[in-house]
Amino acid sequence: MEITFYKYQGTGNDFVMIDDRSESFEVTDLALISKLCDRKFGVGADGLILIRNHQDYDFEMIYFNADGSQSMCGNGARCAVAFSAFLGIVKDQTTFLAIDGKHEAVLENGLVQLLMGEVDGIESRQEDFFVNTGSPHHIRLVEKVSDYPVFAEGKSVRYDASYAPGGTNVNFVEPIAEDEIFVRTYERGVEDETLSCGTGVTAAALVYGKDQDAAEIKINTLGGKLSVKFNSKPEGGYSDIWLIGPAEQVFKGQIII
Ligand SMILES: N[C@@H](CCC[C@H](N)C(=O)O)C(=O)O
Repeated sequence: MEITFYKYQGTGNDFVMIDDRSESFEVTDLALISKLCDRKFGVGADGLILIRNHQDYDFEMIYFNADGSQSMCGNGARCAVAFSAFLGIVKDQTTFLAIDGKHEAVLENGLVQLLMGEVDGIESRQEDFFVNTGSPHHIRLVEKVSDYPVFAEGKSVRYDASYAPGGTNVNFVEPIAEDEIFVRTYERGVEDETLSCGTGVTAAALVYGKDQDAAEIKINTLGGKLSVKFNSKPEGGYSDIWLIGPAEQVFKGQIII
């Protein structure tokens, strides 16, 4: 059996992308998903995304981490929007469904702007913070993030008993300017540092800009630049949270099973 796949990357967060409007991909085959994402034995990717039809939305994005677990993926969603435009399912704007609910997106000037779900608030955890942006994110502000032991510290926080059993993603954030940060992320489900994490940089931007009414934070990651815009709600929490950045198709191939 052969499955046509495409490979997409969004600031270096990379995904195997499959047009599964026929619903022929076996979503319970987690061994296949993790094999396809394996960088030695498969295509290699941080995650795998299926695009399916949905009666109430332009499409549904079904996202799997490299280990087969599921959560919301911000960069993956931006890539899924670009892929859906490539397939002719959408044009320059869309409303689609992901695991955390409805999202809107706009394609403009080569960038995908993704409306994230509203965030209720930011939890303080001693010196650090926790935010759920569709996926769970621990945020730690650090100096000199380029020298920070992201893998070792990230893994330790990811498996901290206080986050059991689901665990958390872990982001290390260096302030660069009043409206700019550098973010490095240890991702659960990949169990490694990735070059960029969309839900993670969104959480980091909320923590960094939390005291501003309306903010736009520029984000640097190892894989490129993103930006996050949001409004602080007077009653608490955050709305109109937009994650903005590039999403690129890098190749096409056939998976042979
Ligand atoms: N890379 C993603 C986040 C993917 C989900 C995460 N690993 C989790 O399991 O929570 C992004 O761009 O948001």
